[in-house]
Amino acid sequence: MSFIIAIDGPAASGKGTIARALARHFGFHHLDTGLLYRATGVKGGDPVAAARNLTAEDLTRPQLRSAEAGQAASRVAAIPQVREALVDFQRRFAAREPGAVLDGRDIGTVICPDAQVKLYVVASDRVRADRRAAELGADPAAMLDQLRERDRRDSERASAPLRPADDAVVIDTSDLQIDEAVAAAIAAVDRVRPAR
Ligand SMILES: Nc1ncnc2c1ncn2[C@@H]1O[C@H](COP(=O)(O)OP(=O)(O)OP(=O)(O)O)[C@@H](O)[C@H]1O
Ligand SMILES: Nc1ccn([C@@H]2O[C@H](COP(=O)(O)O)[C@@H](O)[C@H]2O)c(=O)n1
Repeated sequence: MSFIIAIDGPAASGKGTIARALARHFGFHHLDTGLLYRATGVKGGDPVAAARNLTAEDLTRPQLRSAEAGQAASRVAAIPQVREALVDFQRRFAAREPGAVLDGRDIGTVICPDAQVKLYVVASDRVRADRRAAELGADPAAMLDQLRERDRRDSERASAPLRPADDAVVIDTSDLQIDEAVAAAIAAVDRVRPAR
């Protein structure tokens, strides 16, 4: 049976950084599920049809990492039929051997509620905005507004809102260097999957 690590949390909290490092450390597959929503938002037209017909090429477009793509993603992500269209792909990915790390907003609550490890990664609003602004070369104050707007939309939507699973381990990366945050995540996994 595949070993699943589910990682959720608000925008720019460090989920993806931790997810990639865990996948490397444990030799697991990694899926950044936000990319599916970003690609759906960027594709344009009917979002439900866009989600149903995503191609590998859609997932590699350079503009997917932009702040605009993030906003577009969070709008289409509130549509229940869009979310439904993306469930099977994510669950099939999660079943890949020997294990998979998926990061997003609803992995521990909806996509993989039986994941062996669930992490909920947070950081203060200001730290997240500063990190994302530095990454994109954007204005930190404008980024703070954008992240808050996106978090609000993600948390308040009726379908699969952003929230920690009851059994998630919370990691606050506000005052952690990347290697410290990754070490905390590895320790959380090692508690349920002793080193082989
Ligand atoms: N502990 C940390 N210390 C300093 N910078 C960090 C830390 N963790 C992540 N970063 C940086 O912060 C930015 C956001 O991190 P990351 O992309 O991992 O967040 P995310 O939660 O996956 O974001 P999104 O929800 O938008 O996909 C990146 O530039 C990353 O390099
Ligand atoms: N499991 C997920 C993943 C993402 N979303 C939505 O996509 C937006 C972009 O995600 P990033 O992780 O790339 O920032 C995000 O704001 C969510 O609206 C989602 O709903 N569920």
